Amino acid sequence: MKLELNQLTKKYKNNVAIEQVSFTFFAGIYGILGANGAGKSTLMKMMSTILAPTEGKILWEDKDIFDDTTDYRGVLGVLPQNFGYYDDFTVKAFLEFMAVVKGVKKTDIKESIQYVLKATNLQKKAKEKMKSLSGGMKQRVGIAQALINDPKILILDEPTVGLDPEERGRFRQILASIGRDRIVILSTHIVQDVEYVADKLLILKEGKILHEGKLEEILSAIDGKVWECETITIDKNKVILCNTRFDNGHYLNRVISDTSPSREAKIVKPTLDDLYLYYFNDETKAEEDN
Ligand SMILES: Nc1ncnc2c1ncn2[C@@H]1O[C@H](COP(=O)(O)OP(=O)(O)OP(=O)(O)O)[C@@H](O)[C@H]1O
Repeated sequence: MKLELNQLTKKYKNNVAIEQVSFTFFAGIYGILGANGAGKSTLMKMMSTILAPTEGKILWEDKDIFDDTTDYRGVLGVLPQNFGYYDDFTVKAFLEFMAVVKGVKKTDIKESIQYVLKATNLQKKAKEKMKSLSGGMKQRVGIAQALINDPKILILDEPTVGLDPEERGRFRQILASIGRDRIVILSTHIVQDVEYVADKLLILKEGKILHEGKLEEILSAIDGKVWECETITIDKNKVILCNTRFDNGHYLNRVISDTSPSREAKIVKPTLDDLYLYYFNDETKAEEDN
């Protein structure tokens, strides 16, 4: 099982959204992490054959996916960012409809629906209308429809947007249980969505993969740079303040800095939250200012 991005580039007029990206996916769960505008959706749309690359190729089992999109779409399941549901359909009717659209054999439809309802823990909701479901339930139906053809490649674009923490937790459990024998690619700007569930993480910034690897591997980029201290005595512009917490009667700052931020500062173990701030602090600040 191999999906390969080969020097992939996408330009919108003069705006380069994805630039010369090369990467190979094998079976497993991949988290693509990036701030808004990093190019996640553009990349997912190309891998879903919705957008053609400006340059470069996407190869599935060594064949260009755009040479035979019908064949490729047969192994693909997608949950796009703004997925449209039919409000008056019941969950089951909606899944039946999607099964037909995706060319699932008539004799297999019943079994496929049972399988995806079970995988997404929606058996009890099968007869309910889509319009009566919560956001989290709807996202589960979104995953269920993406799974209906038992895809080898599952692409989920920002699947947890709008979900509350409990629903996001449930989503991660579902992901962990369905992700073993296929390539699952999930994009998000929410660190917790992918921190522990993804086998590999890709950090995407301004259309390029800055970093990729297992959690521990990518965290090594800021090993020795994350500190906890009560005071910051060096130039504050040279540090990234991750957070401040009240601990044992004192305020404790967590900062990222190349050099020790004060004499009493202690080095602590980096987390993915720290790494995200390290790479995307400017974007996070800009969003806060707006
Ligand atoms: N149809 C389009 N026409 C022109 N520019 C576009 C178009 N779609 C995206 N872009 C630009 O391409 C860049 C990458 O956008 P993209 O939507 O892929 O990022 P993203 O990481 O998915 O962000 P978000 O989470 O906000 O969707 C951005 O600068 C965006 O403004």
